[in-house]
Amino acid sequence: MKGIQDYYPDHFAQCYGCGRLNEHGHQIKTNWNGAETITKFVPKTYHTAIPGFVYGGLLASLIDCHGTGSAALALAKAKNIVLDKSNAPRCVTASLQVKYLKPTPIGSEIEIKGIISEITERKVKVSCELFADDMLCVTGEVIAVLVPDNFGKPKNANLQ
Ligand SMILES: CCCCCCCCCCCCCCCC(=O)SCCNC(=O)CCNC(=O)[C@H](O)C(C)(C)COP(=O)(O)OP(=O)(O)OC[C@H]1O[C@@H](n2cnc3c(N)ncnc32)[C@H](O)[C@@H]1OP(=O)(O)O
Repeated sequence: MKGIQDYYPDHFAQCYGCGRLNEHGHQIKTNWNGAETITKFVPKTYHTAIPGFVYGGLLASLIDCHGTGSAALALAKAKNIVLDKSNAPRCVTASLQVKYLKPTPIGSEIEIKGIISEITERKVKVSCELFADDMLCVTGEVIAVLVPDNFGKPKNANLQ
C-alpha cells in the first residue's frame, strides 16, 4: 500500500526513516486511519536492545518519521492538495520527544498512531502512540515544520 512518502519528490525520498529510495532505510508508509494517522513496521531481530526487546533508537526513528509523514498528510488536507506524483508537502523535524513506558517486545508488528494536536500554516504538532502486541509501549511528540522545495540545497546551487 502507498503512503504519503510515495508522494515526495525523489530528492526528498532518501531519508533513512521514510525515504522510499533508501534501500538501507525503514521505508515506512504513513496513512490516514479515520481522524488519526497510522504506520506499521515489523522490527528485525538485529533491531535488538536486549534479547526479546526492540532498540529504543529505532523506536524514536519510527516516531520521528511517522510524525513528519503525519504532518505532511495534515498539511495536504488543510491545503486541499490532492496527492499525485510528487506534490506532497515536505516537513522536517524541529523537535522530537520520546517516552519509553514499557519495553517493546520484538517479533510482532508495531503500530504507531498519530493525532494532529496543532496545525498552523507551517508547523504541525503530532502526538504519537506506539503499540506492540496491543500494548502501549512508547509515546512521543513531534513538531514538524514545512520546508521549501530547495531545502538543504546550497544557496548558489543554480549557479554551477
Ligand atoms: C537535514 C534534513 C533533511 C530532510 C529533507 C527534507 C525531506 C522532507 C521529506 C522527508 C521527510 C524526512 C524527515 C525525517 C525527519 C528528520 O529526520 S529531518 C532531520 C532532522 N531535522 C533537521 O535537521 C531540521 C534542522 N532544523 C531546521 O532546519 C530549522 O530549524 C527548521 C526546523 C526548518 C525551522 O527553521 P525555520 O524555518 O527558520 O523555523 P522558524 O520560522 O523559526 O519556526 C517555525 C515554527 O516552528 C517552531 N520551531 C522551530 N524549531 C523548533 C523547535 N526546536 N522546537 C519547537 N518548535 C520549533 C517555531 O517556534 C515556529 O513556530 P510558530 O511561531 O510558527 O508557531
